[in-house]
Amino acid sequence: MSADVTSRTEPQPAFKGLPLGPVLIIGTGLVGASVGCALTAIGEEVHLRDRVPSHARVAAGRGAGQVENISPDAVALVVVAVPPRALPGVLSGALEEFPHAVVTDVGSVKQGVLTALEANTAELGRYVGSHPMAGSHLAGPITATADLFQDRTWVVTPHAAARKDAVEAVVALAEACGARTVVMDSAEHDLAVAAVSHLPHAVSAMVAAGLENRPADHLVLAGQGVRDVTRIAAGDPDLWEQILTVNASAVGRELTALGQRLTELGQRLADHGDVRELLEAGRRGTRAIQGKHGTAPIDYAAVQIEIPDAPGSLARLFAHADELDINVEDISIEHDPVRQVGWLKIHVLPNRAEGFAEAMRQRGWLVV
Ligand SMILES: NC(=O)c1ccc[n+]([C@@H]2O[C@H](COP(=O)([O-])OP(=O)(O)OC[C@H]3O[C@@H](n4cnc5c(N)ncnc54)[C@H](O)[C@@H]3O)[C@@H](O)[C@H]2O)c1
Ligand SMILES: O=C(O)C(=O)C[C@]1(C(=O)O)C=C[C@@H](O)C=C1
Repeated sequence: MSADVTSRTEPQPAFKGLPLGPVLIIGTGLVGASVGCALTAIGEEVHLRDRVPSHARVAAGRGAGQVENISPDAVALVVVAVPPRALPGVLSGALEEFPHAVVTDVGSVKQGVLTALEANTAELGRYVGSHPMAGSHLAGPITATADLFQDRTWVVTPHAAARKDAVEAVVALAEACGARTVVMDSAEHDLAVAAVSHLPHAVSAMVAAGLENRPADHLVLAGQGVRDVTRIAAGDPDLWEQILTVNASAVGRELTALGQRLTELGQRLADHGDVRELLEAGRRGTRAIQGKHGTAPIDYAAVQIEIPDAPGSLARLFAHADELDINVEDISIEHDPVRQVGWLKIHVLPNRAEGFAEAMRQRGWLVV
């Protein structure tokens, strides 16, 4: 790690350094097009390029920028958002084609890309890797949104030869997209995401794989628990095959450790041993995760409200929450399998929950 690479987790000041661009985004799927939408929304000039031209056109249609070419000399920042195995080639091509640009990528694994570039690229000072910790199980430009990175963590991974202004430009990019930056070296980043992103995906996929051949009368009992655990398993297997393979050794270590915990649980169940101790450790793990905006974890209180499956219900409910000056910290929704209603869980500060529930009842909502 170079001397000035430090972990920054405190809130960052609002981005003030417009314009960042002209910006060129290469790879206009979910992440690339979302970056384009976020930057275009604040007035940046954004150009879009994709191996599949229709993806760039769809991204442009969603407000991510323009497909018209730009002179290579004019490009100030290139954001590469292609799948992990394509990154080294596209990045070294971009460093060559755009001689004055800072070049970054948003790939989910960082060290292998840097190692490949170090071997093949003479001028690495203008490259600084990064990784927004926000995404979805959906793919492609049609799923892009301007607020994907709002209040989320965006890791910036400088290396020893990175130019200071290049690091600053990538931090500015993340902040312009509404994210909170954490600066970390690539190898450490890969260890961290193996635990907090890649292992969860692998586990989610393997739990979901076990559902495939279950009888339908078992699956009809599926409630929010199994949906929460398996949501990310719906992610694109082509993308995740690359992410897991490129970070295979760190993910492998996490899988081994998880396997030991699962074996221990199975053993204790068989021996009528202390299972609660392992579940307590699990609960402590959920509380170890930082809260929104990188703050200490808060145990929000959930107020559960029935909403009719009808147009305008959600908008009406949020309008009432707004009238009551309730800050909605998080929401989740569960659909009633039988009736045409949903159950919306609104997470609020614990000291506001009771008053909020009562005031919503008075406005005619069914609150549990
Ligand atoms: N999906 C997520 O949740 C998420 C979150 C953070 C970072 N990432 C990373 O962002 C990158 C993009 O992921 P995504 O989810 O946007 O995928 P995506 O499939 O939605 O988009 C990828 C785009 O790259 C294009 N592409 C592929 N190879 C190309 C090439 N050689 N040149 C130009 N374009 C090319 C594809 O046509 C596609 O439009 C990946 O490296 C991924 O690891 C993904
Ligand atoms: O929200 C999701 O669906 C995600 O899986 C996003 C997620 C993550 O693990 O947090 C997935 C992979 C990316 O590299 C970054 C973000």
